[in-house]
Amino acid sequence: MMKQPLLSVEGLEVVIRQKNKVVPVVQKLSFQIEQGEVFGLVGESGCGKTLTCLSLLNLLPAGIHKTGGDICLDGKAVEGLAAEKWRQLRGDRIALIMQNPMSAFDAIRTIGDHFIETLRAHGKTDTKAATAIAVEYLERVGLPDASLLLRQYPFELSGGMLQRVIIAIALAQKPDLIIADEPTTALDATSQVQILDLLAEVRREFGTSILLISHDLGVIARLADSVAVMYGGQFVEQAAVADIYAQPLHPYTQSLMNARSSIGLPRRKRLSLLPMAATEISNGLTSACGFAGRCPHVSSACRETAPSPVKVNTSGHWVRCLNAGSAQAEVV
Ligand SMILES: Nc1ncnc2c1ncn2[C@@H]1O[C@H](COP(=O)(O)OP(=O)(O)OP(=O)(O)O)[C@@H](O)[C@H]1O
Repeated sequence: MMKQPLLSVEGLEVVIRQKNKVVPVVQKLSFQIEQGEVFGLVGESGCGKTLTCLSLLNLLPAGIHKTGGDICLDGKAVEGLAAEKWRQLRGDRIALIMQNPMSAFDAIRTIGDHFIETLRAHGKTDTKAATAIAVEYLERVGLPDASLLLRQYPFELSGGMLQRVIIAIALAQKPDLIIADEPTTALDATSQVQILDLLAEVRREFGTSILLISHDLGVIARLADSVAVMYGGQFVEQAAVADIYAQPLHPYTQSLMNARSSIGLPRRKRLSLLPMAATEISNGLTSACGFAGRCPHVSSACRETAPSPVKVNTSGHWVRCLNAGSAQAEVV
């Protein structure tokens, strides 16, 4: 029997329902994450990364709905799970690490209160045993003097330390998949590198799969095996990280390559793009390419035809661009 991927997403669609219109914000996304794989999702602010993660966890805010697609964990559909089953799945199987670590904590409760309550909510154990587990995992993520730390309040810790605490809480539940949504964005440069190195260690030591979300291709390059580039609610290019570095084909991927941080590899020549128009996110459903308004290589065909994904190689590299070949020539 063929081995199932840990997570499989097929044709995911999410919309925002407003008074008299429906705005598609995630359009027909498909991807798979194998056990122990780090899958990167990269794209600029507002392209739909967070709503994609939240739909995987059945946590979409009011007014935002999943309207299509299948999500399977170990080959089993999660659609229609009862609320209690979703609660178990979140934490026990999939843990979420968000952008701003401070916002994950209640300011008037200690780190120990947060840690132990989470463990107990997932039926792990009594308070004494939960405390021992908390100390063990805080030490494993490199936080010294864990017993003292459990008595401290969130404001007494730096952003980098709080993000480590969140990772420790997640790991203590032994999830199969960690969704890390911009886990380093709110941190200083040194803490960013440390948290990425910690996630790499977590994958090595625990075999945990990671869905790593970032607006920065440099962050993705440091950790991920494969990457999907998202623009206006769609994937525009997908490949192994090494392939996308060797041959970035979509003009938007090329602009991300040039904008990446020093955490990744050296910059190349900068491509200038027009800013994203507010309406652009819904363009994917029109007959034009959603990127046409910003693309330095736009042709008349791009304004008439929405490009379909084109396979580039046999190891999963594909691109959604009518002019991918000429765009590449500009960058190299
Ligand atoms: N609660 C909400 N109500 C209305 N619109 C929303 C809500 N959350 C997100 N959106 C809109 O949906 C689109 C996708 O948002 P999403 O947060 O997924 O983007 P993102 O890529 O994660 O960006 P960022 O990196 O800034 O979080 C954006 O246009 C955003 O304005």
